[in-house]
Amino acid sequence: MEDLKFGDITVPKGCNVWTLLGMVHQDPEIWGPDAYKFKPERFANGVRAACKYPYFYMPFGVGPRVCAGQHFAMTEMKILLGLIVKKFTLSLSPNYVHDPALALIIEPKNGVDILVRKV
Ligand code: HEM
Repeated sequence: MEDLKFGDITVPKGCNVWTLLGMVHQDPEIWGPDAYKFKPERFANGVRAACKYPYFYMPFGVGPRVCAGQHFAMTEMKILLGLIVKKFTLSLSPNYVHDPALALIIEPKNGVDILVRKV
């Protein structure tokens, strides 16, 4: 809405500023040297234990336009995952190639083949 000085950076009026969340979520400075690894267990003790600055973790955005469905989405995923692991064991197919690609969100470029076995 108006010219802005942010440190050494001048942001002219009318300019859109975007945060590259994909970069923030994989910054070794914040997540440690294994930042690029798919390691869900890093969240075992919560976001605070997983990274240096918890407010840098924003999978659902932040502020007044934060995702309206975030609690619904998390609850739905937990219920669904619970129902699935009750009946099946899941393991990663040897065909899987780790190649995260940044689209709107970070997505597996070649998909994820999962081996599903009945418990
Ligand atoms: C894992 C699932 C989801 C992820 C990662 C996600 C992520 C996001 C992100 C990053 C934003 C933008 C926030 C911003 O601008 O700062 C957003 C916005 C939004 N999301 Fe989600 N979302 C998910 C599921 C859902 C679901 C299930 C719903 C509805 C049932 C939903 C409804 C919305 C709405 C309405 C907005 C726009 C909020 C606004 O602009 O005021 N989302 N979401």
